[in-house]
Amino acid sequence: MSMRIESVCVIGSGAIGSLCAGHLAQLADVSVLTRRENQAAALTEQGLRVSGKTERHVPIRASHRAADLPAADLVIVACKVTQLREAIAAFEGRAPDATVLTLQNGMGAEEVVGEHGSWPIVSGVTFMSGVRHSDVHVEYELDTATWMGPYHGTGTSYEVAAAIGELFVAGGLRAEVFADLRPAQWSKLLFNTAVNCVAAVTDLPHVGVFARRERDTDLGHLLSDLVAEGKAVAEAAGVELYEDPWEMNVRAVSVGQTGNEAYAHVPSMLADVRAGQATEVDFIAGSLVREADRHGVPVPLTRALYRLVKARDRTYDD
Ligand SMILES: NC(=O)C1=CN([C@@H]2O[C@H](COP(=O)(O)OP(=O)(O)OC[C@H]3O[C@@H](n4cnc5c(N)ncnc54)[C@H](OP(=O)(O)O)[C@@H]3O)[C@@H](O)[C@H]2O)C=CC1
Ligand SMILES: CC(C)(CO)C(=O)C(=O)O
Repeated sequence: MSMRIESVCVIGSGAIGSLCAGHLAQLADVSVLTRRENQAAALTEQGLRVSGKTERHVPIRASHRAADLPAADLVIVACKVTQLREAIAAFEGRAPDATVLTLQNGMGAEEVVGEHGSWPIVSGVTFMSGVRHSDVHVEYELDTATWMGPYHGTGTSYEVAAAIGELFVAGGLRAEVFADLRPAQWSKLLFNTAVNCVAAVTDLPHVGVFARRERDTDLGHLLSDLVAEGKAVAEAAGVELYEDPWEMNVRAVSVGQTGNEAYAHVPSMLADVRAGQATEVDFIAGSLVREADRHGVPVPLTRALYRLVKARDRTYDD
């Protein structure tokens, strides 16, 4: 069944949520659920600015209380997966006719959403990147696609995912829609396990050294070895990857320039480490390690990296 999308509610106005809200506001009635009252007030007063790959300045209806926001045809959950349970719980019993789009890296966001409502779910995984300059200003860095597809656990149709993809494209974002998202989701899972976790432990933004393999000591060797472990897990799980995660890594460090500045995206996991907040590692490297164990595939490098990021997480969790 096709879907008319006239209203959108974005949960979480961070980097990705602001990029979605800023682009879709020209096409639909967009509202934003924030965590903090002061961010909602700033968005309401000043609107939302997008700079970089596109330039936008749009008025936005925002609140930190779900009850203040109108029902929506589409709810985009754009907080971190670690924040998802609390964020979506505020929506329980609300927007009964909405479709929910998840955009979290890693695996498992759909299950968390499904615990709080019977909404049809479209799974998404995004390769665009943004950096938040303030509560009302996001820079659009990497203008690559968001991949999306129906989450089969909720009987969502392909047409519903296609309607969301069309909305993204009409709003100036890139999107690709799949009948089965798994091959794309796994490509991104392997990419994020390698790139985000290495960034989190080295404190390096995603720059050229992640793809350099000239000298034996170059970091690119570690990234390609991690990707090779991930590919063995994907094969054992019967997943044929949509894109080669190593090529995704090479492309991201070479095409991501905004204006004349060199691309130096701080991966979302490094942003969490720098902010002293829990990372999404359990849903990214953790998911891959659990899959590896299920299929009896050895992943010593991925496991070591997972433990290193967990050790960092525990410095503020325990
Ligand atoms: N950043 C990027 O470039 C990319 C991110 N991703 C993925 O996208 C997802 C979102 O990441 P990103 O945009 O970086 O995250 P951010 O940390 O930038 O933004 C998350 C936002 O969610 C808000 N939030 C937290 N809890 C709640 C709540 N209960 N109700 C409403 N809002 C809430 C936060 O509020 P507050 O500001 O108050 O903390 C914050 O504004 C992650 O899964 C990430 O892995 C994927 C590709 C690229
Ligand atoms: C932008 C990108 C693709 C780079 O690592 C990402 O997924 C993230 O920051 O989490």
